[in-house]
Amino acid sequence: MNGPVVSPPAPRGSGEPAAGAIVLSPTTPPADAVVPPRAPEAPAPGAPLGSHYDHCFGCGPQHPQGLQLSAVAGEGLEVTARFTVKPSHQGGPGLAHGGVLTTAMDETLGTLNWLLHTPAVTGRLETDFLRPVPADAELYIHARITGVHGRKIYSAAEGRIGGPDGPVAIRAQALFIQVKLEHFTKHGRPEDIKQALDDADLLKRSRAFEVNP
Ligand SMILES: CCCCCCCCCC(=O)SCCNC(=O)CCNC(=O)[C@H](O)C(C)(C)COP(=O)(O)OP(=O)(O)OC[C@H]1O[C@@H](n2cnc3c(N)ncnc32)[C@H](O)[C@@H]1OP(=O)(O)O
Repeated sequence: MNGPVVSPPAPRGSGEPAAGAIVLSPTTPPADAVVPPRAPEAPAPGAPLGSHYDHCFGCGPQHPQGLQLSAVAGEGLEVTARFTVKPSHQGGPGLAHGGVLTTAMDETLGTLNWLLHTPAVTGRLETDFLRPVPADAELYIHARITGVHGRKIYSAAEGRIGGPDGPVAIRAQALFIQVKLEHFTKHGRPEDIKQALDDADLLKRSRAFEVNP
């Protein structure tokens, strides 16, 4: 994972950290963050988490060019996920685009919030790209919550090529912020909000819109 960020020298009286001071990344949980228990409503370990929205670029089954990533609840506050790099996900020839890989990490980290049974959105996401990922390869992602502090949910993930024992290609740390239903209904395009709320799949609807922060 990322080490502490050492700040550059700052001018006196600027309010910035002193020269040489160690400044933790905003995605690193503070010392008084807690790792809470799974929510009672959380899917059981081994349960597929499904898609929170059919048209999601990360997990939606109706998004033909999307990642169609599938995640499974792990033990504790952990999930695993898989996605196969499609030809349409290329950046360099024959290689996954870094933004697509970052999306896979974002999506997987986002699914962790179901284990806390709370909606949350990405506030900050940091990624390290360690190894190129070829088209057609499967990326296997393991993600875990590292701490909760008020509305802030800290998490980290690692993506490996081919399976759980494959070489590490990408690492990420994130800060998610808990939000209420209004975050989506206020900011989202009305026709899409209506379509999601009209979804006959009650489980999907409850996961997407009826969880209580
Ligand atoms: C139904 C479930 C759906 C799940 C979808 C999952 C999809 C995958 C995940 C995503 O990609 S979500 C889409 C990408 N993210 C966004 O669109 C979020 C856009 N940003 C916002 O809407 C707001 O900035 C945000 C809700 C994140 C925060 O606004 P708020 O007004 O609610 O809170 P505020 O700004 O007061 O911040 C709360 C705390 O978080 C901190 N914070 C917020 N953003 C931060 C940031 N970027 N870096 C560091 N700290 C941050 C902030 O400093 C503060 O700390 P303190 O409590 O200590 O004062």
